[in-house]
Amino acid sequence: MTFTAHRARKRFGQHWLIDQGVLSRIVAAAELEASDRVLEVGPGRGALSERLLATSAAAVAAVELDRDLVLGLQERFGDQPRFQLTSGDVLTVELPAANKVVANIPYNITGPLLERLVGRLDRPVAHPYDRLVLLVQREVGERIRSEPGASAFSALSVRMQLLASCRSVCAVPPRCFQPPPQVHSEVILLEPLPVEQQLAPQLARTVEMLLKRCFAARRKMVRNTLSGLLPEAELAGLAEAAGIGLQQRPQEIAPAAWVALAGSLNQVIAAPAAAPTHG
Ligand SMILES: C[S@@+](CC[C@H](N)C(=O)[O-])C[C@H]1O[C@@H](n2cnc3c(N)ncnc32)[C@H](O)[C@@H]1O
Repeated sequence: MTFTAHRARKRFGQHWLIDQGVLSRIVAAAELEASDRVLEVGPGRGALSERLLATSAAAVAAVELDRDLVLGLQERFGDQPRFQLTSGDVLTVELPAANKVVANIPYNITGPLLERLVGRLDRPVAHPYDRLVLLVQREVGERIRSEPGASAFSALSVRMQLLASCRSVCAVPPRCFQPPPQVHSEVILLEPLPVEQQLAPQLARTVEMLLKRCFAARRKMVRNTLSGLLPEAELAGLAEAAGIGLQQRPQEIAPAAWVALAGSLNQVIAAPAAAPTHG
């Protein structure tokens, strides 16, 4: 099937990016050099692939789920040795080797895709990418990069900001796509932390436990959601040392403070109870 005969499929989240200015912003944010190998998720009809191939990058390795588009992409770029195409689901295929990711992603797989490409606090990726430039739904972009105190600040903000430096590249309104989606979008830039700066596994597990407990009831004070972990006076002491007040709500607490609290909780929990003294 040629691209002209192909109708955009909703179930694959197909919205073609047609705004040349946004395509340029995405490619510029990737800062591609001759040594870079780019993973492109969902090349679609190849608008972004073409722009990536026009850079000096060593390779553009694309993964596309829609078999009809795979045929069209082979026709369009098959004669370019720097273009490598994998047909399949990006969530399950063996990912081609790459050090950067550039993608206008299908919004319906945002969560699992971020988990696969950036990892989870308690399951970080073994070889983090140097950078990821992703076109995501605006609300997701806001949640990823927002700061403590903002209404969009969530457990996702804490998790992502402990895994990567996160910032916005540009806003992308629906008219930049064909067909236009119902929602606004945003290009975000993620620069994952190197392995040596990732949280140690036990610390990561405790941060996860705290986030799950506290953000499950995001309007409650952490005094209530954390009660039961330790006697309140002891908890207040640890929280204060971490820069947290027990009257705070979870969305007011910075990523570093969650880590500090998790670290001291681990110490208290791991410390053997003081031996009784005999007179
Ligand atoms: C929003 S479109 C972007 C297309 C193109 N990159 C562009 O900017 O015009 C998302 C693309 O991801 C593909 N896709 C959807 N789910 C996928 C999956 N699980 N694995 C790989 N590709 C997928 C769709 O077929 C579509 O081509």
